[in-house]
Amino acid sequence: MARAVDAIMHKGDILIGIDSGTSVVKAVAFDLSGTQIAVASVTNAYDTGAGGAATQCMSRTWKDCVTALKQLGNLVEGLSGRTVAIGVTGQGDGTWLVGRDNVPVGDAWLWLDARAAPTVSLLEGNALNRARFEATGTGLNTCQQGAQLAHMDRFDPASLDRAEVALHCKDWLYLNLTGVRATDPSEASFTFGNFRTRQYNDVAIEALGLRQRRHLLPEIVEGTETTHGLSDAAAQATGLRAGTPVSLGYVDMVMTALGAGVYTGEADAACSTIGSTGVHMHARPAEEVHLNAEGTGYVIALPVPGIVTQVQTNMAATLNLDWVLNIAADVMRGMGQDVSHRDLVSHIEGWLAAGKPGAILYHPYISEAGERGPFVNANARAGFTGLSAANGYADLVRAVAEGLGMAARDCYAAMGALPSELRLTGGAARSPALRQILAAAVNAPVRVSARDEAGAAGAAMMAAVATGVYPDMRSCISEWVTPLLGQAEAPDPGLVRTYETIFPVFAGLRRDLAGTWDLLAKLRTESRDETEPASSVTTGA
Ligand SMILES: Nc1ncnc2c1ncn2[C@@H]1O[C@H](COP(=O)(O)OP(=O)(O)O)[C@@H](O)[C@H]1O
Ligand SMILES: O=P(O)(O)OC[C@H](O)[C@H](O)CO
Repeated sequence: MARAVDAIMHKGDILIGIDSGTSVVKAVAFDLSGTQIAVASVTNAYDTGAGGAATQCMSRTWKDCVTALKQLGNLVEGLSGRTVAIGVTGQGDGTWLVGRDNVPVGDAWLWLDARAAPTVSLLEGNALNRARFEATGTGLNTCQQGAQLAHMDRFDPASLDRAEVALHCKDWLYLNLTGVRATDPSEASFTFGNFRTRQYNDVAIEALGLRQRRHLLPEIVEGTETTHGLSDAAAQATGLRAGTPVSLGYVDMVMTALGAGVYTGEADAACSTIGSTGVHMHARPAEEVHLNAEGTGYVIALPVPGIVTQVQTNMAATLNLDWVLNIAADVMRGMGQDVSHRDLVSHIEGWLAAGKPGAILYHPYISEAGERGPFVNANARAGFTGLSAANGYADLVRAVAEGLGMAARDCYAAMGALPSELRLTGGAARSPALRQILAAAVNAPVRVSARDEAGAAGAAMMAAVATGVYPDMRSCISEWVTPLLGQAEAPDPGLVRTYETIFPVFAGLRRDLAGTWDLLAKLRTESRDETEPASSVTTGA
């Protein structure tokens, strides 16, 4: 009843959340109380190339977003007239350079791009680096725009000279939707600013050697307070109403966590997203953040005054599972039997049940950009330890899943006490056996939100607060998030003991392996064929 009145007051009954992931762009319609009505999704693609390049065509990403919104229009009767507001989020980090007349300078560098590795090493030696970390709360890595801009400044200054503004993925979509060049407080502060003030910080910019490029950093817009209207051109392209308020969401990592329950009031509940990447986070007041001596992790603001998330993030989570599944698919394909990814995923539960717990160690650093949490090493690589002829394929799948559990524990251990409850989201949360592994690895009960599209929901929640559907984020959370949290699933005490025993071995071994990874990286560089062909990756739904 209350929401029916709201629908009249707000001249509509739908909020749209856009979530532009690395591989899929989604547009999701919600009613004003947060019930999901429809989802449209479009598969995006990115290219990989020499030296660890990972790039995405900016105009294609905008085109995919338009397609997703148009598809949503086909799914929801009268969408244009019913939409109260739109919120937009997207993959974080990376560098989306825009030049004159809002034309892209080239393809965007993604967070997966590893080319800035030598510049990260150089910047780590900068005398101001610790001060930069204490302001941003965020360790340097190759994913970040700060490191990538500094690398371009050294090796491709012409591209920066052509740029008028350096955006992130969601900012680029916001520009196309509204005509406004802006970024949000989360990416601005963890890359170039101070997480306490949510503003740019001179020392952080100086530590990155980017003082002379400061003009590239856009205005910071708080999307729960300020919206801009959908432009005529964007209205024409998407079929939505010109002037519809658009809210610039925070980076997808916190939008997903917000929608999945990272901040519902309980002090030491945490939230992990186990999707392509693994993101592990606690929400806490800014003054309670614990900055580690190694200078790793992220501090990412939440769209709640004074509250931030302390984050450690694995470069790859389910990408490891996909890798081990693809090995099986390749063998089968080679023998003339095609098998789909979906078929293989449906067998994961059986393999996890058949594999022996804690028998083999797996370090899940399968990304070509290495690892970033809780340690940063672009040379880190995955590996099994403890194999024997007695092990079969199910043991390998089990070991990979347990590796994700060990990596999650490694991340939480670096942020202080382990959480008392873990909220899970992302593809892996669909597996009961994987949930049990994660629960036992961090020795905490897990809860899964019934929210399907948590990232899009987080962005729509910001739009809801900005347009007065809710007076503040806390009241929006109490209706959109808390009621959707599922039952707590307690960890199995036997499995907890097994993982308590193997975690120190896992953590010790990844420390011991650092020298070996560096040596292997050196050998790879020496033997790399500089004419390495670029390849195109299309993933997702
Ligand atoms: N039922 C399942 N059991 C285990 N893993 C799953 C299951 N469903 C999906 N996954 C894993 O999650 C991945 C997709 O995760 P998702 O969160 O949808 O991806 P993204 O992070 O790209 O948005 C799949 O490729 C697979 O590895
Ligand atoms: O593309 P997804 O997995 O939705 O998001 C990626 C993150 O934003 C990235 O890991 C930030 O570095």
